[in-house]
Amino acid sequence: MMAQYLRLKADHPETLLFYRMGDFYELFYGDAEKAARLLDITLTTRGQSAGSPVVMAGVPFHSVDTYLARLIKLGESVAICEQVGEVGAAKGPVERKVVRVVTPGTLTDAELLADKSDAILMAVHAGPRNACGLAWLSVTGAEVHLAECDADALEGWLQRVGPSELLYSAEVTPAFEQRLKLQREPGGFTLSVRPAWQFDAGLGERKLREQLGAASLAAWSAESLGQAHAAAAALLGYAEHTQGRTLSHLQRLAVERDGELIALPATTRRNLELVQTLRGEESPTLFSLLDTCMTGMGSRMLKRWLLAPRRDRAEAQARLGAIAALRAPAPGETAAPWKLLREQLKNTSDVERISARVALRQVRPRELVALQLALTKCERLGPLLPRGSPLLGYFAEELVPPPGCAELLARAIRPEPAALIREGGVIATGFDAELDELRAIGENCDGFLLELETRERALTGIANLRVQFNRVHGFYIEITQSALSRVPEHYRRRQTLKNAERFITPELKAFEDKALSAQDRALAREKWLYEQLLDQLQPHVPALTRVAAALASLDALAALAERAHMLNWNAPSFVAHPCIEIEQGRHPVVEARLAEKSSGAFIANDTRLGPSQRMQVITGPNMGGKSTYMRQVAIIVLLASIGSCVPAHSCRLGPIDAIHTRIGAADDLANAQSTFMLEMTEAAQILHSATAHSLVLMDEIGRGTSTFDGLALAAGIAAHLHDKAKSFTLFATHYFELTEFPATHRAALNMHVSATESGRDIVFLHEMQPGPASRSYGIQVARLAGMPAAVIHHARGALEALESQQTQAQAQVDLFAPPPVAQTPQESPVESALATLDPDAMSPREALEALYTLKKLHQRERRD
Ligand SMILES: Nc1ncnc2c1ncn2[C@@H]1O[C@H](COP(=O)(O)OP(=O)(O)OP(=O)(O)O)[C@@H](O)[C@H]1O
Repeated sequence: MMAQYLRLKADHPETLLFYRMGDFYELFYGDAEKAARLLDITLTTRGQSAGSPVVMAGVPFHSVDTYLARLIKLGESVAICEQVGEVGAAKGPVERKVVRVVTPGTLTDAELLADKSDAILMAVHAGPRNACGLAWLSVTGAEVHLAECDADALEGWLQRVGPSELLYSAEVTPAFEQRLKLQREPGGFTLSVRPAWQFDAGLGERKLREQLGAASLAAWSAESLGQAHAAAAALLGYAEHTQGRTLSHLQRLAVERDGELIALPATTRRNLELVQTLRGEESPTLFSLLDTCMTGMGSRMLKRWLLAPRRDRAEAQARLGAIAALRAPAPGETAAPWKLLREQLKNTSDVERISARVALRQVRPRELVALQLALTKCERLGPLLPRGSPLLGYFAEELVPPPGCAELLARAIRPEPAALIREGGVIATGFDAELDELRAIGENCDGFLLELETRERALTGIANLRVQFNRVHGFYIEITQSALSRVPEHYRRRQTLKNAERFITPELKAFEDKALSAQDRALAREKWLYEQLLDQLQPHVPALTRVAAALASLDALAALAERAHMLNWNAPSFVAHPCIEIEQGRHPVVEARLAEKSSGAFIANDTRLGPSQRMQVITGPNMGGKSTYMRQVAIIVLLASIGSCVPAHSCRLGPIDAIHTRIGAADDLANAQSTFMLEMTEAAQILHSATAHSLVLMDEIGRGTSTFDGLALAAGIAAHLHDKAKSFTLFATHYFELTEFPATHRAALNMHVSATESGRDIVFLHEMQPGPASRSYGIQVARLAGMPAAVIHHARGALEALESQQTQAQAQVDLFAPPPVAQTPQESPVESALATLDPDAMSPREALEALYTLKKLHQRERRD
């Protein structure tokens, strides 16, 4: 047996091997030690192999999911090895096989997957000349995604896609591997190294064509994406390796190109609290507010929309059209279509994941019942969809379930089947005559036993004689001590109890053999029928995945319609010229929180940004509402861009290519960056990428260093955004000096959040008003926060002193004057020579020669 184990283990050296032995999965040697440590299970030894004891640890098979979930969370992968042969069928150990490998990026079990998020498996290929190929998928989804990018943009892509597991070649450079490792923040993705030959562009292109059943990838304009093909080869190969079969349900391809999506860098997703709060919780976030979907697949679809807004407005416009149609009641109806639709979608199963599990032959009986119910519902959904929206029309066509599929399921599976096929009790009566017959033998048991009991009682005259059955001892006749003398000759003793004896007769034995074998045969027949059923379902998988996508999208659209209705949101409009015009905008999450706590109404504010007013310099007291205002603008822009209604009276939006945010900062201890360093890194990234179509939020930039440094940097950054990037910018600051900025910068204007004093206290009005704030109220806010009176008193005195000192000493510095022109240093001969080199195109010998030439040039330069 150990020889068999070692053979299987050799194929999965990096993976924990769960080796099935009866009712346990056992782990051996190093795997056992690791599992004992990670799962806190007992380590034992068993016999000897090659002269030393075999270290082992095991988990019961019925609770394997719990252990798998814990290991996957820790980033481990597990190969599940089952007994596939008949026990005792051949000499030696029963035949075993690794049936699937469970890894963080290839989860399929309902128990291991989060309902509302996808587990993404991604592969990256580092190609020549700084080009990277990317391919990713969700094993329970239906789509393969491809992209190519510059190595510099890789981090951005990884952050956006957010894989659970990333595959890369064993032959990438150490520097590249290091970059991937740096990206893997704690709790982020698992890195899995794959052999270099698996990243083969030709193989990838062929696999993709096979997967899509297409002669070429031209229809997706994906035929020349060689780097992405290489990544896809490794991706599909690994997905198949883990599932033990091809993924026939992956039948769609999406090619994502730089520049098609509105950039939402990781900082933006974090600062706007899109799917996670700043503390890492799931609520309250924009997504938790939006997501009233009725199904897990709807929630996942909505999350995908939220994190991937497109620059092109066609998709958003189509969704807005659908939402408008869903909000308008049909003539003669009082309820809006979204309401009726959601009532039907309630309790609909996760058709997307079930379809994938059908394709992977991992589907459980109860999931098939749920699938059948969902398919039957589809017929009722179509007529509920209002006309007039092309998108809804498209989904209505997609909603048609594969013909005969629901009927087949209804005929084949019992309405309340056992949880697992191995227990039997799954296939419906009437589906298979042979199974019915075998079952009948078992079911007639009771009648036969009763009849036998009556007969034997009459024959023996023992009134309390009982004929019974238990799993361990089979059938028996039980006779109490007092009646033992009357037991007939042909009774043979089976078991002795304290007060009774159990017997068997030849007749009962013959019946037992028949009944037990019928049970075994019925179970085997059921398993076979289930496999047949899975075969019959395979051709339906493509149609099922289309139905799933339509159901998920309708659920997401109905949720957006419901939110718009319940939260009083309005449809935005899109225009071709650059602008962000919002009337009476609100921050939806802050507004909801205020409503929850009944702590007053949210104060709506207008925003007007266009070519001649691109920047707002926002001042005002702490707690005044600056951050809330800035975030609300970004959230409204994002919501509009995904095709949702927005929390505003009206919103007119021009083209947008990115939403950048630099807001507050917590020390990034994990990456050993100081608050200030992080602030500057983020600001630098924004300045490098922001364009005239970007929305930029800058909240209190420069506060992480000394006042002068901070002020000078803030002024420089504001000038760059205004003069060079020309982005739409909301610039909140505590530096009053910056309120001078608009005087010299045409497209900037001062705004402030209003507050008034009431006695010694401050009252926040949260209204955005033109002009700079008159003062900062820091001490009043500190008083509100419960600062001891003595400290407040001290601070007031110190403030007065500082203010009078500053007025006397204020030098007339023009913060915004352009800096003196720095002399551009001339390129040295070494630098010129370096610039002409193309390392990718050089042989090792040429590289060495080039190195000698550079060295010579350098020596000459030093001499001169
Ligand atoms: N428009 C508004 N209507 C009602 N309440 C608001 C509004 N804006 C903000 N608030 C309330 O004020 C609180 C503080 O707002 P916010 O954090 O935006 O202030 P801030 O000016 O950015 O403060 P700081 O400068 O200290 O960061 C919010 O948590 C919210 O409860």
